[in-house]
Amino acid sequence: MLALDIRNVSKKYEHFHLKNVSFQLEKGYIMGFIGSNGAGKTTTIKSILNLIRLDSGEIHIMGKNMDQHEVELKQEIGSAFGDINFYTRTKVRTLTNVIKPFYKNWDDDTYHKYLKKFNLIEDKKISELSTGMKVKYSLALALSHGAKLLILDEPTSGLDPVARDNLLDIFRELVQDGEISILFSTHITSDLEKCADFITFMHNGKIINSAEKEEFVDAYRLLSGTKEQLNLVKEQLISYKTNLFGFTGLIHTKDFDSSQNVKSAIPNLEEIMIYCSKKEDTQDV
Ligand SMILES: Nc1ncnc2c1ncn2[C@@H]1O[C@H](COP(=O)(O)OP(=O)(O)OP(=O)(O)O)[C@@H](O)[C@H]1O
Repeated sequence: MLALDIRNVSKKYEHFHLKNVSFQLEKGYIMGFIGSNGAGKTTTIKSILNLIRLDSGEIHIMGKNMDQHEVELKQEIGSAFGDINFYTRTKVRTLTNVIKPFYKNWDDDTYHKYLKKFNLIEDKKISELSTGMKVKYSLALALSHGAKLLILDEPTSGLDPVARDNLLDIFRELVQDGEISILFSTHITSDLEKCADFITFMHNGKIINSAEKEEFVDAYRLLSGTKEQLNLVKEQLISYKTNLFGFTGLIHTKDFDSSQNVKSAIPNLEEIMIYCSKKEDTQDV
């Protein structure tokens, strides 16, 4: 079953166009959503949550159209934004009491279980929570109302490596029994190497690729070699950079001819992002 099915979503702002965005997330998995600044990740996330009006396209969550079942589906969705700063002088307990009546499946036992697990103290003011604690508080709220789809916008940004690792472990634990699915955007691609099952890569408002992580990476090879070798492969490269000794460039695995004896390696997500973005930027000029 699909937890999330985004079909041909478009949204035009004065200087930005989200163009026919489509991708799917299977129930019980984690999808990492990557792309450079201004790629359109937050706009896509806001579209999913119905926080902005779409020009065209459809969002289906757990098989139901978000437009037609928004009230019901909002019970199933939990969201967190890395830079949340709401009701800063309010205590955790007070904010929870404001939020919980909106959720018919709210469970106090689950809420207290997660407060304990995440070491959150109800007497603290929101402003006294660290960035990581704020994300954990959002997660505790989402899980207490039985959210099955977590949509998280840069939840790990601003966290130190230990706190990040801890949060990634929590994400893996949450999807373990196959009921909860997570979509999270990030610039920290190493987080995704650790914890994502699927990767969706967006650039300039378009989806460049969305696939299972190993398949996503395997579709590319990173080539390096001399300037003479560059001439052999230049036409097939997605983009490349030259240096004193020669070049490094990215190629689609299907276009790579190993008989040319050019050194090749499996790229990491960051390299894929950099070289694919470079190509798109060149083409868009
Ligand atoms: N309400 C709005 N009105 C006009 N333009 C907007 C609005 N919201 C976002 N944009 C523009 O849409 C583009 C995409 O922004 P978005 O926040 O979706 O990118 P992002 O991929 O989340 O970037 P980042 O990684 O920096 O958070 C940007 O150029 C931004 O200025």
